[in-house]
Amino acid sequence: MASSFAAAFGLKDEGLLQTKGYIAGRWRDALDGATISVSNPATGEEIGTVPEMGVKETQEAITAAQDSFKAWKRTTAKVNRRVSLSFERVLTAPNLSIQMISQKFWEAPSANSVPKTHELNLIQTLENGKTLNDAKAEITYSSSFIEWFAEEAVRTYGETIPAPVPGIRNVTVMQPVGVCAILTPWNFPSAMITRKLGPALAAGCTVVVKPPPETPFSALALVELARRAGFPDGVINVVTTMKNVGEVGKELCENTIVRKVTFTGSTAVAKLLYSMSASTMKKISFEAGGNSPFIVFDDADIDAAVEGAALCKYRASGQTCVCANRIYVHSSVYAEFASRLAAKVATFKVGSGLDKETTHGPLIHDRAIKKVEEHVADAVGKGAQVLIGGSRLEGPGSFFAPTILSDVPPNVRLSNEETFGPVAALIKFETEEEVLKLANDTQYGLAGYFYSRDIGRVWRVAEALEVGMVGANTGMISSAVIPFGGVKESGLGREGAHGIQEYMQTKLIAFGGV
Ligand SMILES: NC(=O)c1ccc[n+]([C@@H]2O[C@H](COP(=O)([O-])OP(=O)(O)OC[C@H]3O[C@@H](n4cnc5c(N)ncnc54)[C@H](O)[C@@H]3O)[C@@H](O)[C@H]2O)c1
Ligand SMILES: O=CCCC(=O)O
Repeated sequence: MASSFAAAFGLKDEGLLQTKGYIAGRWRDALDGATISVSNPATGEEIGTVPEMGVKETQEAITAAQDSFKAWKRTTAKVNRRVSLSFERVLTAPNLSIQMISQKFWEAPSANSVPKTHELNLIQTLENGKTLNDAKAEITYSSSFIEWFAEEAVRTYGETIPAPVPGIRNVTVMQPVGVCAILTPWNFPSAMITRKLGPALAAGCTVVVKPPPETPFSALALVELARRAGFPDGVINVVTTMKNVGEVGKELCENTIVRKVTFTGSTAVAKLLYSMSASTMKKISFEAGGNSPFIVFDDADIDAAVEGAALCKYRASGQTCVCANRIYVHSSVYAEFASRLAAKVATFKVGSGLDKETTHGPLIHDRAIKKVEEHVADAVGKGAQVLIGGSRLEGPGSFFAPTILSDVPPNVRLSNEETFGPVAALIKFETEEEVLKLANDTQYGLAGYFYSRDIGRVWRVAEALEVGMVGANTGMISSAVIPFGGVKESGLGREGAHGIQEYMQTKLIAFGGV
């Protein structure tokens, strides 16, 4: 099945298109044979199926992770680093490049319409919809987490701590936390997994991954590459599920073998998993939703602010947790900023991610379109004007026109809820004090951005924004090396940078009688 499926999509390396879950080193169907249909958001057509697994398969995966933990936790940091670096190499290896075609991927490649790309990019574009360029950027981003944490594996140092009394020596050692449950969203099908998998494996943990039902193939391809890189059977397990997600999630949070739950996704699901994880006092890290403010002050470099807003707002068609959701512009530069942003947005080309002309792909599904429509209708009903776009694009697939709403009043739904779509809401302000109050008036606290050339203001505003990450004169903050995460209801813990600590426990060993 996997092989004919891969051939249908023009994948030379057929092993990368896996259509089963992965438990204890074996590709597995659901016990009852049930499947989940996965479709291409650009066409609405099914691209394949994966198993609809349940509690029993989840328990098997947890047991496999527990069994393999016994040996994996004792692997030396040096060997661990080597295996992780092999994983990074197979993720970026040039021999994985393929000839693929734009638009009609089922036809034979033709010489002049064939960009060279990586098979993982193609899988991601097919199931998520993002453009091949964005998919390529994501695979690079994805592998950067594996590389970063491979290097961290050899630096998980303990401490010696001077004792307050004679005869005692205090030493700490860092130990892997144990079996980790990894639950991730569809918007970055690969990078949101490796951001967790990298530190977990490097720390010596073993894992059960529960990928999103919308984009399971990227997750399964990652696992296949990890297997080839040399991770032993049972170290990485994958349970695919959709309808059974409630009971699978409960099992992952309540099973006593699992010692850590790490989740990226919406705040609503984060809260549910948080409460379920409390019963067994698990270590947790949650990267949840956002509603980022983006502020353009009167002293801003407007060219830079327009570029920053276009990138920050419309990256992945507005479907990132750190996308600007509310754009506050000082009244004195409002008209100029709005018209220049509109000119920039008018150059966007919306379409299939496989088309090399496309700059912005579809939204993930119709539910996503519906939410964006509701936010636009709510803002327009309260007095906002549609400067550009404003509606769904007719035809197959779930496309929404890149949109700018001007004169948006502060009391609209998108001020408090994550839109997760290509809608820039422009809100006028007069003073720094007023805009900070508006920017912080939300339960979210993931990222915040602003443009100003006044060094005093830059410090003041950066310190005053109630968020985990600030972009001061930049609309792009993400990389493997930053402490990624939010405050308030946007999350708990940090990924990237010092993120390996999230997968380790500090143990004190006090030596007496010295
Ligand atoms: N803070 C971050 O780093 C970050 C990064 C990417 C995405 N996100 C957020 O993710 C959201 C979009 O992704 P999504 O729609 O996939 O989010 P989601 O919360 O619906 O799903 C995330 C994951 O949780 C699973 N899930 C859903 N219900 C569950 C349940 N009852 N029990 C266990 N698991 C369950 C899903 O299948 C998926 O694997 C947005 O809110 C976005 O801001 C946050
Ligand atoms: O969607 C959220 C993650 C995006 C990022 O890591 O930049």
